[in-house]
Amino acid sequence: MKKKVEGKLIEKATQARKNAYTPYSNFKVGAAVLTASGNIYTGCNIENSAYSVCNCAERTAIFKAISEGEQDIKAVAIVADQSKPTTPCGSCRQVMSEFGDDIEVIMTNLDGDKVVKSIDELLWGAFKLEE
Ligand SMILES: O=c1ccn([C@H]2C[C@H](O)[C@@H](CO)O2)c(=O)[nH]1
Ligand SMILES: [Zn+2]
Repeated sequence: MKKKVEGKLIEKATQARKNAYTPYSNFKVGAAVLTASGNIYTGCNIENSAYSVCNCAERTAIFKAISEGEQDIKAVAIVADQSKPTTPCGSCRQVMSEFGDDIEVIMTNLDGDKVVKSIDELLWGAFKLEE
């Protein structure tokens, strides 16, 4: 990943974080997805008084890309305000693994700390139906 593109993704995720709807946890997350065509889709977490239907920032961004017809994801950036870079939950890892073979997951915090891992490292051996 080129540093310039990575920086842009982190910047977009940081912007999207401001739209997070989090009256229950008060924990805001932003995400940005880079697709094979070079487009960027952003997302924030969206909570609900029925907690189980809360949606993570990562899945908001991925579902926006899919619904616009882009199914080949190259990278996902995540931003939140934690002492260490924020990592995606298990559900988001599973959803990521559906839409890219070699997705780069860029985990960051507002202090600029950063860890980059492939989705295969984060969800080794993700279940796939044999073709
Ligand atoms: O990677 C993460 C981790 C958590 N959350 C959201 C879900 C919930 O709204 C809040 C607290 O878990 O943060 C995300 O959006 N992404
Ligand atoms: Zn998640």
